[in-house]
Parts: sequence; structure tokens; C-alpha cells
Amino acid sequence: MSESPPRLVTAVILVAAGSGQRLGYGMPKAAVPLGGEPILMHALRGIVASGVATQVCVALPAGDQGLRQLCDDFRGELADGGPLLTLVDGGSTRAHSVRAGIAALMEGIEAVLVHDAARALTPESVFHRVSDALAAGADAVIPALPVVDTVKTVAATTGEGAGFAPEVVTGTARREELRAVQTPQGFRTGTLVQAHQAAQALDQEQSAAVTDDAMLVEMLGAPVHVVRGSTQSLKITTPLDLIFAEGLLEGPLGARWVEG
Ligand SMILES: Nc1ccn([C@@H]2O[C@H](COP(=O)(O)OP(=O)(O)OP(=O)(O)O)[C@@H](O)[C@H]2O)c(=O)n1
Ligand SMILES: C[C@](O)(CO)[C@H](O)COP(=O)(O)O
Repeated sequence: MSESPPRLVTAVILVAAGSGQRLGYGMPKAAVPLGGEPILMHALRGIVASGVATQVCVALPAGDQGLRQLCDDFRGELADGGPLLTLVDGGSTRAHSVRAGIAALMEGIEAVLVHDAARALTPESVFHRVSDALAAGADAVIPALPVVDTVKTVAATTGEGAGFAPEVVTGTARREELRAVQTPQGFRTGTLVQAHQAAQALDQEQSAAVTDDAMLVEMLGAPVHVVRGSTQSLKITTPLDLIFAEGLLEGPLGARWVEG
């Protein structure tokens, strides 16, 4: 059997600077408690446990001292040989927060995984699948799952139906071609830097339509490869997601259920 190629020297950019409007907790989402600890701590521990990172750049809400202190304390917990923990102020959008992380990368970083703090329970196996695909030669890799719902496109209703329904169906997507995309999304460093440089030329409307980093690489015309994600990587966005995440930690399957 052939040996897997060695992993690249890798940084994880952990974007944790969002305000968590949809969660509605009145505090940055990264600070919201999950299983007795802030969401950010679950995300950080997951990254460190995966062993893929030489550096972890955390983008925090600008001026948030509490989360900064939490990271400083966590730095003290890291064993010798653990990753370098770098803290940066995030920006007004997710992409700006990613760029703040890119600006703080150490010399010699060959690959970058961009990860949402909101996907705090992502299993180690997903980090490994993404890192291994990069080591095997991919320039860009994303974890994803098949879509379970039927997905339709819609438009605002005009004419018939306008009195009783706000939208009308314009088509049904071919579900077998659809994937629900997660993080960590992995890139060779040069590819991620080039993609975000190109993004700065987009106008406001185009920028708003960019919801992940892989989309910027797609715009460069480069292939983005897909590996298996995990249902455990759910993005904690709404109060119901937080209930699911609590259930994963406390449910009958144990302290940290691992789907793999
Ligand atoms: N300016 C921003 C916006 C988002 N994020 C991060 O990007 C990830 C995905 O964003 P999302 O889940 O939408 O978080 P929020 O922006 O906090 O959520 P909301 O839109 O409900 O306010 C999160 O880890 C979030 O912290 C960030 O670092 N900087
Ligand atoms: C990057 C992401 O998590 C992939 O699914 C997602 O696009 C983030 O979206 P959000 O609107 O910033 O929450």
C-alpha cells in the first residue's frame, strides 16, 4: 500500500468575529456558552486536537477583551510543540475577517484552512480529510454533504397568486448535483492569497454574494475539490442549532459524539 504524502505546513484561520444576530444572544456568537464553555473554546480545542495546525490565527470582534483574554488563557494551556496562536481584529464581513487572518500568517505556511468558529463541533476527521487532499496535490478543498431537502428556485410573485403567496417557484435543482458546503475549507497559501486579492476588485453587490472562500477560487477558474463533511460540523446560526449542538455534547451518545 502506498504511503500518504506528508501534510503541508498549515495554518488555520478561525473566523470568530461575527456578531451572532440570528442567534440573538446579545453577545458575539463566539462567546455564547455551549456545554458550559464559550463556542470559541470548542472550536479552538477541535483545531488543536486535530494536530493539523502549525499556526492558528483567530479573528475576533474588534475591541472584544473577553474573547481575547480567553484566547490568551488558552495559549497558556497549549503544550510545547503546539500551534502558535495569533489574535487579530476581524472585519465588518466574514471575508474581511479572513483577510485579517491572511495578513497575520507566519513565513513558511504552505496551506491554510479557513474555519468558522460557528462550526465549533467539527470532528478531527474532517480536518484530516481536507489536509490530506491538499497534501496529495489539491489547490483547494472543501468538505460537503449531500442535500437532503428538495431545493427550488423562486421569484417574487407578480400577477396570478400575488394575493395569497409572496413567491412562486421558477425551477427545481437537480439534487444529485447539489452539496451543502462546510468548513474548514483548505487552500494552498498562494491560491487563497490570490483569490482574496482578486476579491478586492468586486463591487459591493458582488462581494455580498460571496459566502465562502471557495467561491473566490472558483472565480479564478481553479478547480475546487470536495471531500466528505460531517453532520457534526453544523453551523450554529439559530437558537435551534444551539439546541442541536448542546444535544451532541450531552446526548446519550456521550460527551463528544463523533460521526467521523
Ligand atoms: N464580520 C464577520 C462575520 C462573520 N464572521 C465569522 O464567520 C463565521 C460564519 O458566520 P455566521 O455564522 O454567519 O456568524 P455571524 O456573522 O456571527 O452570524 P449572523 O449573521 O447571525 O450575525 C462565524 O464563525 C463568524 O464569527 C467573522 O469572523 N467576521
Ligand atoms: C462558509 C460557510 O460556512 C460555508 O457553508 C457559509 O457560507 C458561511 O455563511 P454565513 O452567511 O457567513 O453564515
